[in-house]
Amino acid sequence: MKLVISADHAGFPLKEDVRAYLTKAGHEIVDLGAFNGNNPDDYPDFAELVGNAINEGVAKRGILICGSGVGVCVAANKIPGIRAGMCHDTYSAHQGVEHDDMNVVVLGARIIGAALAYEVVDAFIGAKFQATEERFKRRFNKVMAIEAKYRCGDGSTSKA
Ligand SMILES: O=C(CO)[C@H](O)[C@H](O)[C@H](O)COP(=O)(O)O
Repeated sequence: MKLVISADHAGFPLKEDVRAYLTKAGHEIVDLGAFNGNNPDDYPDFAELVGNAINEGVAKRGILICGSGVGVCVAANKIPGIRAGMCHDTYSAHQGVEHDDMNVVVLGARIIGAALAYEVVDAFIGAKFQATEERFKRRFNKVMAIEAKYRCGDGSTSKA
């Protein structure tokens, strides 16, 4: 699978591990930075890079990593079309796709180690949205309706 990946300074070490793991497994990984962990950079910048890349069709799915996972998850979900979920277990990683069509999996590098992160991204990549299940489609459509209702002229979903 082709995926985009990005992380701030706190997520950088785990991003390097996950990128190497997925590349070795045969996936095509587009790395949007950070390219070192030495600068105290800002997680929203990387969330926006991944969101825009998905919306531009660079890849259908992405991986975002920061220290806790919270910051990039909150930021990515402000972008219309992005359905990001923070997953530190394999059940959430596949169910988030199967039930909710999650297109970005988020990891906290200060929360989980590389071995579990590999299992989480494998579960995410291996899952498919169960669009034939009426209840999942119905709920997905309600999420999309909320996004459309609060979408602003500048493309954001926040009216604040
Ligand atoms: O965890 C995060 C946000 O939820 C991000 O990694 C932040 O950048 C984190 O706050 C980094 O903290 P630091 O003290 O600036 O390294």
